Amino acid sequence: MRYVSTRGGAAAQDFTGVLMAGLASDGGLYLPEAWPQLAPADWQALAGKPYAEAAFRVLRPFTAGALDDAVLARLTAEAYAQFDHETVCPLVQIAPSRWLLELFHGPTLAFKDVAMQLLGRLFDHVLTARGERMTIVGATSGDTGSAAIEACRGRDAIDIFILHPHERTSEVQRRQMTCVTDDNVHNIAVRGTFDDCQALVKAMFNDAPFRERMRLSAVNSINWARVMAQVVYYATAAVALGGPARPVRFSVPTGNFGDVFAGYAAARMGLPVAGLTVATNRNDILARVFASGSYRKGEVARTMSPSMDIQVSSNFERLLFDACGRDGAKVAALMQGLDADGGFELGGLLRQAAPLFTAAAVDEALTLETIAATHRSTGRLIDPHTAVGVAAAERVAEDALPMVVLSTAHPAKFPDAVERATGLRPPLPERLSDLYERPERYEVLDADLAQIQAHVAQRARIVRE
Ligand SMILES: Cc1ncc(COP(=O)(O)O)c(C=O)c1O
Ligand SMILES: N[C@@H](CCOP(=O)(O)O)C(=O)O
Repeated sequence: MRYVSTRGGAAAQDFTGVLMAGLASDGGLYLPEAWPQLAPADWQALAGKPYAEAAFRVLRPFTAGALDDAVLARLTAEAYAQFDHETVCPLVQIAPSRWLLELFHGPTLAFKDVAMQLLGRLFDHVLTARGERMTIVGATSGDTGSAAIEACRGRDAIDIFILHPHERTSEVQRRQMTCVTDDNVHNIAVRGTFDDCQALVKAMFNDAPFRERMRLSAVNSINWARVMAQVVYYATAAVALGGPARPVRFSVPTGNFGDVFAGYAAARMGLPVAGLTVATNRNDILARVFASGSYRKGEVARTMSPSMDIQVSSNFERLLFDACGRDGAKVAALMQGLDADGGFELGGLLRQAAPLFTAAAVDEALTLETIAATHRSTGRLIDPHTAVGVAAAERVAEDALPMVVLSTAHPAKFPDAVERATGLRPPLPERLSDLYERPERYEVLDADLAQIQAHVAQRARIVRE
């Protein structure tokens, strides 16, 4: 399997090259040169298999030629042994044709663990084989950071620097990052938004000498390996609900467009996906582009689903690449328009090229009402991101096909919002029950590239050796 950049200006790479590079050297994102195909019998064969084995079967085409099958099988088995639920990503029915796909049974209680537990092991495998070290820089609106830190903490070959927007995450999210005091973990609270953090990370990658000197790699969904690992649970959910014979719809709480793009990838691989609903909070740039064809960034608004307080969605570029007939020059021009003019116009392109998608934006009042209504009808507490997915599913439901809402975080990560909606405060699992007492360690810095690069360079072991 070879991978190409969405901007057409970087050399094609195999899986290991893409894993270690993160972002392509032309600023683009990597995608498979052609979507691998699984036949109906291959999807069917996932039925009843342990999650790790399903992961091995779905991911194998993506790592072909770069990673031995035995290695992939070992790493998936190790990664998915870290989850609290025996099926890893269980489905829970909440209404006649509605399910929640619970993705929060990993170490840090959000869907990011599903990919990150594998990613950490993939990094470690490659670095050990090569006898190398690397420096990870990542941006988080709250969940990627803790999942990445958990996957990389204590690993001798990795230093990890995570940028989060100062005072814009929940306290649980912040503490899950800042209470990790391993020497190789560095938390930076940036005075700015998640978009500022993500722009700083991309700028560090686009500074070729710095990237080279620090041997940078990425844990955000700009790294293809993240998105790839998220394809698996679309497949296990669809098969559990009668796929491939019966198509399934998905509603996906969306910020950086990585999770919903994984659903698109599953569909491109032949999984019968009847529809993908892009569910956003008030930061509705994606809902607007699907409705009007206009992709234009605005101010990032604070919401009670802070992990989706994002205006510039990295992975939308991957969809654009397919929608533009894989014309990298066209994508590069559009992305230049985003930098220079704050947006671009697509007209009817998405409706024609990506008919699988629908989109809905959900405001704060409806988010609260959905948490409360779900609790009344099912007795379950859901987190505000999941609530956005449930509310969007209600809005776009068109038929009696199964609709699966991706439940992306544990309610205890956002206790204030859940308590406001239901009067109940969800407790953290036992292993995190002393989180509020643990000491924190982080630096607060301005959203200034030079300052942040200097900070990274002073602390990364790679430059000190
Ligand atoms: C809890 C939660 N839900 C949903 C999302 C949105 O996922 P994506 O950025 O892949 O669209 C995120 C982070 O982005 C998240 O942390
Ligand atoms: N919501 C994310 C934002 C970063 O997204 P990623 O999927 O690109 O890592 C977070 O929680 O940090």
